[in-house]
Amino acid sequence: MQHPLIIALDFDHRQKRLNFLEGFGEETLDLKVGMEGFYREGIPLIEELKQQGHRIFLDLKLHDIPNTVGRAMRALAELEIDLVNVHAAGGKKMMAAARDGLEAGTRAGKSRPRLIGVTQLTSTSEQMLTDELLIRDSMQETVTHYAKLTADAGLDGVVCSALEVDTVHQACGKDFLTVTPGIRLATDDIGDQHRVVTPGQAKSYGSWGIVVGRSITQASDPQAAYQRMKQEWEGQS
Ligand SMILES: O=C(O)c1cc(=O)[nH]c(=O)n1[C@@H]1O[C@H](COP(=O)(O)O)[C@@H](O)[C@H]1O
Repeated sequence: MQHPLIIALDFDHRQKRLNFLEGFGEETLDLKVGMEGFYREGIPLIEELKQQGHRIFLDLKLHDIPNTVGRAMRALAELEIDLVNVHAAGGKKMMAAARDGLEAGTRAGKSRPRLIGVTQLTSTSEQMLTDELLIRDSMQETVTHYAKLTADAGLDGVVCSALEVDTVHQACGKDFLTVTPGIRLATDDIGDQHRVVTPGQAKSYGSWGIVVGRSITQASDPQAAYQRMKQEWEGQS
């Protein structure tokens, strides 16, 4: 994966997922398999997508005690995915255990999947941070703090909104990966997301990669929606 536009393969039925991918023909894509897809179709889905040559972000957002997360990551490493994540809120020890588990599970001669930490979900607003989560710092400060923890634990980057990318890079370096969901074209419905930007804005803020789900998967013409997103994402480099 290199500056990917990652499509979130969130579908409530296998056949819908198959129809969607069929529309792309032989094109190999950067795809995100999240909880819905993985809980529905499991490991065979990963194997099928890999066999078709797609690059895979397995988004299961692990968050548990260090031992459990480390052992789970060891198992996930065997799937030879490209990118995987944990919740940074699990803390440094948990994140370090995740990385160690991934390393232990990576077969000799293969490269370890890249590991990133979710800082604050893009569906979380500044107000929710204060009123529900009782976090007194601003969104920028909180995301940057979690990003530093993630870097200290030896991970490769974070999931955040594009609005925090610049601060994260200042704190953790330019090479620290920033994967940013919450992407919409200016005319799209934002749904449950709060911290939302366009692909062009994400590019100009310096996001390493973007994740787009419903704006593509629920579009009346998904391939056209993908091309519009891609043009805006790649056009500004
Ligand atoms: O880790 C993620 O991928 C993720 C983190 C986050 O903070 N926000 C977020 O939306 N996501 C995922 O990114 C995708 C966004 O989907 P859409 O809102 O439909 O574009 C979903 O699959 C979410 O699970």
